[in-house]
Amino acid sequence: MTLPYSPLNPPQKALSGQDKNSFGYATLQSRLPVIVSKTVDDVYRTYHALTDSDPLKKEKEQEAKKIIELIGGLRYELQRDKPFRPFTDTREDVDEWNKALAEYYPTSSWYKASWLFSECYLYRRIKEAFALTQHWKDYDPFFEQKQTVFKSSQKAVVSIAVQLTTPVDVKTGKSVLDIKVQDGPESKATRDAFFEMVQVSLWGNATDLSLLDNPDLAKVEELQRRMMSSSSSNSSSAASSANASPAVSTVHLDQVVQGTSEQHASELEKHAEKILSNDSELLWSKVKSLRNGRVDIILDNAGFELYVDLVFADYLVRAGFASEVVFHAKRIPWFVSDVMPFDFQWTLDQLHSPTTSTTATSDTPTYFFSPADPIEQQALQDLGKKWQTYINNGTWKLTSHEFWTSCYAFYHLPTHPSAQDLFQDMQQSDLWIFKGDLNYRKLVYDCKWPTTTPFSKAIGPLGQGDEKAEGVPMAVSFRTCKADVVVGLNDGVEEKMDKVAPNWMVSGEYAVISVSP
Ligand SMILES: O=P(O)(O)OC[C@H]1O[C@](O)(CO)[C@@H](O)[C@@H]1O
Repeated sequence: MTLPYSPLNPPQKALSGQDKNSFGYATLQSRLPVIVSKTVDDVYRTYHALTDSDPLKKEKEQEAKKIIELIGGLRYELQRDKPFRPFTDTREDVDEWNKALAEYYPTSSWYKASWLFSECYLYRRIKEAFALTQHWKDYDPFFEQKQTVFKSSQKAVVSIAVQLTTPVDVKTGKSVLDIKVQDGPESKATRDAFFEMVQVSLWGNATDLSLLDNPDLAKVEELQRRMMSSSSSNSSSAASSANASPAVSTVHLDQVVQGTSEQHASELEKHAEKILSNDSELLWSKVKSLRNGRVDIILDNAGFELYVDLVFADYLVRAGFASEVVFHAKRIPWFVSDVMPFDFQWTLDQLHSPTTSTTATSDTPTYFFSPADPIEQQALQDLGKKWQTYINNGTWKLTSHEFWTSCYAFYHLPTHPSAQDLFQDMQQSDLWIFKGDLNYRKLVYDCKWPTTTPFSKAIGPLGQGDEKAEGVPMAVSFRTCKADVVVGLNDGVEEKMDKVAPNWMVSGEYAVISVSP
């Protein structure tokens, strides 16, 4: 099958910085320069912190200065709308990128090209500055930010860990989640847990570093508190009961399992109202039919979002729906907070491995998260170990591919020569879950679709109809809206939203769960 579409010939008019009223324009104009400046700051701080004991200090400093110069130049090019130039490093994706530049944008520039291309090009150019060095070529200038925001997520992280691991049933030692799924895939409790898990994974996408230029950590925490309240309202009772006595007989399991408290229900409803198109019933009809299936999750952000994605994957495994979950990460630092393989392993390590071991002066190891309650610390460690076991025994697999950091929309996944190995492997899967805003933009080719366009039409070869490529399973997107494209809405929703929340498409406060069967 030859695809009629290309970056120069998208299925609809592409979003572009040419439109001064667009979020793309605002991003190029104000958000990306800030991100670039913060990258420079990070390198500056890091090389200034090098110690004299480092034998390579001089060389590293020189290379750091070069990086700063290159990234400074990049900011200048972006702000003056200078033409794109080819890449000069030797990463394995260089030829693909340069081919795409020559073919689609030989004389174009930041505001003239599609927003999607310009933004991907920017992150690849940041990578180039590091790739040209010897000592910084694997350095992630966004790692510190990812780490800080994850740390600020402690409350929500702990409260979820308790539900997943702390024993609340004295006889069996089962956790809240184990109890929810214990009656098998057909049970109401398993079903209810599914809808909760979907919301947790969805709203995890709201705390995104590239959108939060200057993340206010208190706000991040508040956001998580609000969005997690649907899942955590029961966890404190589980934790405190477990705390009070190992014989947790005071926990009302029916309440825990069914989550029927009024507060819980109204929190769920409040969140559900913000999901402007919600195909989660359709997703459930697929998931409930799976037994030991394979689910692929195309990851978005590290930190808290990754954590809740792992929670969802853990649910799929414990409920018996999946015996294999394949996580797709990015190979280069991408859109600030995207998950790289290092971030994935780092996250598991922070849950279960001490950051310091015992020493002569202290016999208590310290951990990344430091809840005061030992039961909560135990829950984190148990969860981290469980997840590490999933990795060790192959239940969870982590992979990465250059295609995810190419300039291409996902329409090209089935046919682009550079993606053939990836596509063939993904065809073995029963379900593809795409997390987050950028993945959504790439699914719909980042075009100005009418908002009532069906999702399965807007995703072209990954959707339904004549264009659908062979072997594509159900494709799902969990996305909080952070760009001015959205599809799958009912008639009148766009008009209503324009009135009640003029920024609704880009604020990250609204969401869609879109499914293509
Ligand atoms: O992390 P996400 O959800 O993919 O969001 C990436 C963000 O970056 C952008 O691409 C703009 O910089 C937005 O579309 C979105 O807000």
